[in-house]
Amino acid sequence: MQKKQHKVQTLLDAIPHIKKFYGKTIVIKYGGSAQTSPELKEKFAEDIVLLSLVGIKPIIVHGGGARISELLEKLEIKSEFVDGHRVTSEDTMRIVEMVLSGEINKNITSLLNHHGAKAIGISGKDSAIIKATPKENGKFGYTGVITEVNGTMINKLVEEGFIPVIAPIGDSAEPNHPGFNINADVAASKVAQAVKAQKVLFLTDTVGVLDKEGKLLNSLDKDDIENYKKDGTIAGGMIPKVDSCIDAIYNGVNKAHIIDGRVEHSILLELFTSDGVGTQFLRKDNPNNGIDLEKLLSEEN
Ligand SMILES: Nc1ncnc2c1ncn2[C@@H]1O[C@H](COP(=O)(O)OP(=O)(O)O)[C@@H](O)[C@H]1O
Ligand SMILES: CC(=O)N[C@@H](CCC(=O)OP(=O)(O)O)C(=O)O
Repeated sequence: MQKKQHKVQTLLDAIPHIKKFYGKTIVIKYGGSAQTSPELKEKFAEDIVLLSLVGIKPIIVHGGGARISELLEKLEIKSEFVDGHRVTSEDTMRIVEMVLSGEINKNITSLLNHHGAKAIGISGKDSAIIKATPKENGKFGYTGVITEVNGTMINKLVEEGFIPVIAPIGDSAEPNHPGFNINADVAASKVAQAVKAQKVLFLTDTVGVLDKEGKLLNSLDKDDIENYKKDGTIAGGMIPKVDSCIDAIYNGVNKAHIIDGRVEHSILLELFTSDGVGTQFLRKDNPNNGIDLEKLLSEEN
């Protein structure tokens, strides 16, 4: 009986938060390192379907770096990263596309559909929704930088009731080009900006951004992360993630969060509880003078 009452209370507590996000678009970056067990994937799908059912519009941008590296190792192709971004040779690009657009994109799409969603799997090449050019004049091979995201097209899918599941492959303006490998964190941030999302959530394999002592950093802005990058506190795969969070909040997205994808229902915990989870990225200067409007509104409700 007590357990049931607790469940009802949890639902009641979530209502103001659900109201706050009703009709809003949330971009969720589903990192490769959060796609570990079948059970976690099921919980992820349940959360996404629940968001749709309560009138929130989710868009998924997925990674799969670990799976790419695993396959490259089997093929005896070396993986090389610079500041968390993969250097992509022509052979690597073939594997990247096979893994991201083929295997992972279709697995996530099918999983969501089996849970009752209307998910549609696409890559940045489809309808050229993500246009890209070579990163630093080709220094990184087929690793790309995004020049444009067709947010109108993605929003059309959303308005039709679809959940877009997007693989971070960039389209080239050149014919017969293999396309570009885009870091999924960067793709998620640019997609969030283009569709004018309310929030972007990055699901990964840590509780959030940690300091040198391993303590969770609850809230970060631009200056903080520059210092942490300089002294090596933030390194490897966390670099594109924090850069993407900052890029998002300085380009129209209200908030960005890095949350633990290894914890069941972490998306719901972040969106539907007052304290949230993980590390939040919020502009301290403006627009809200460091006031967390979302938190304030939910407390008022
Ligand atoms: N300051 C930090 N706090 C937390 N994780 C960090 C930090 N610096 C580097 N990392 C590393 O970044 C990893 C997450 O990035 P990555 O492996 O690319 O994940 P994803 O596949 O979700 O994009 C963590 O597992 C951790 O090893
Ligand atoms: C250029 C670049 O770094 N591309 C990434 C794309 C996949 C990715 O970002 O996956 P995660 O989010 O799981 O790390 C890569 O090749 O690994």
